[in-house]
Formats: sequence, structure tokens, C-alpha cells
Amino acid sequence: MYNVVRLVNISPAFRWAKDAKVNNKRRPLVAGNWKMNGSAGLAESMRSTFATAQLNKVDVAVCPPFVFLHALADANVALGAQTLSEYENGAHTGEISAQMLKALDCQYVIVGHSERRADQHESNGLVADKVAMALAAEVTPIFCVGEPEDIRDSGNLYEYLAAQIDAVVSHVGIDAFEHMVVAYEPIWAIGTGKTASPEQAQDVHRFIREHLAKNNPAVAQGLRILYGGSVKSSNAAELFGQPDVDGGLIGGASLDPEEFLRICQAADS
Ligand SMILES: O=C(CO)COP(=O)(O)O
Repeated sequence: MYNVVRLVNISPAFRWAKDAKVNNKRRPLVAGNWKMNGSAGLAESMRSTFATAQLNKVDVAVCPPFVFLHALADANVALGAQTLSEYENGAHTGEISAQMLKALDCQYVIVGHSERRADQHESNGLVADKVAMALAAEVTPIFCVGEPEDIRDSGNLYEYLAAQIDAVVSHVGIDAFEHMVVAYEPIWAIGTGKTASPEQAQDVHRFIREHLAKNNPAVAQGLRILYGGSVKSSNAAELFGQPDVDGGLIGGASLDPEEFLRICQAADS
């Protein structure tokens, strides 16, 4: 399904990964995932909170439900969606295509979030198809991986994560990761208040980078790997301070514009 030719002819505007790496340092990204929350009012208050925010060294994105994307258009944050269809167009009632997101100026789309893997039974293969669709439309996938607690406890953490990553690598190719963001979100840390320790996050982020580096060291080095799972302003700086943690994917705390701004400020250094 994935069209390699289109990626080779990718537009200069999509080659952000080059710009995202300044002086050999990856530029952090903080993305808010509202999940099935929020309102037009929240979009408005997010817009006004960020209108005057002085953030220089961090990229910020907000991923509201589809119906509020327009309410954040031209705000002082990049737009992201929470999922997309694996189909290009046609008779797929209720689906939203990559091209539609592009037309709305969505720069990012979350793909493979654990809640969709669980609720909508999205398999590694389907996630790979969706990543390919996003790439073909030049919308940057925020590709999520993460383990349930029993997998971590059983000692199979790295095999589990490698299978999630390899499904996408084998479908779109390692070079496509130049146009992607990866998010590590341990399922046991999502919405639980139980954050991974900075050391736990760093260990997994380093594993992800080294795993990808086996195929393309330069792409792995430039890749932004976000941490997600109970990030708050009180723990953000320490998490973002880890060498392989390049920002965060924020759930609950992104529903409070002031708190979300504080988390973005923690990455702005
Ligand atoms: O799933 C998440 C972001 O995608 C994390 O959610 P919380 O920040 O609410 O734990």
C-alpha cells in the first residue's frame, strides 16, 4: 500500500526532521492528546493561553478530537489528529483520511495508541498501514509503542517493543523514520498517576534508538522519541532531561492549558 516513490519526492516542508536537529541536538516536541475529551471552550482557552507563550526551543502540538481541529486552526500550536483511516478514500463510513487531515493543516497524527490497539483491536499490521497512509500524505505519524505491566513483569519487554517497531519498519522502511516521531507509552503508566521513573524511560528510549540504529544510525540519531504516561509539570523536567527523551505525549494534563504550558516550558531549555 505504501508508495515509496511519493516519499522520495517528498516536499521540502515535510523534511522537518532535518530542522528538528539543530547543532546535533534534537528539538523536543510536546504533544497534547485530548483523547475523547474537550470542548470548543477548551480549544478557545488553549488558543488564548498559547497566543502569548514564549517558547523557543520546543515544538508544541495539540491533538483534539477531530471535531475540534478547526477550533484550533491558526493557533500558536501545531495541529495533530488522534488517528486516521488505513484507506485512502471511498465507502468507509465514519473514517477520516490522511489527505483530509493534510487539508486541515494537521502536521501530526497519533498512530497505534494503546487505547486504539485495545478498544478498536488495531494490530501491529494495521498500525503499519496507517503509518504508511500518513507518510504518503506528508502528515507526520506519532507512532506509539508500549507494553502492558504483565509483559514488563515477565521480562519480555524488549521483544514486545521490538515486534511493535519491526512491524512498521518492515512495512515503510527504516528511512521513513526520518519523517516520523515515536512515542513510548507504557500502558501501566497511562492515566494511572504511576509514571515511569526517568531511568525506566531512558532505558526504553535508548533501546528503541539502538534497535533502529542497527538499520540506519543517522535516522535513529535524529529521531524524536517522546515519553507518555502520567506526565505532569512536576515530573516533566526530569523526564525530558534524559538523553534519549525528546519530549512528551501528554494525556490528562493537556486538558488544563496552564498545566500543559508548564509542561511545554519544562522542555523549552
Ligand atoms: O496516553 C497518553 C497520551 O497519549 C498519556 O495519558 P496520561 O498523560 O493521561 O497518562
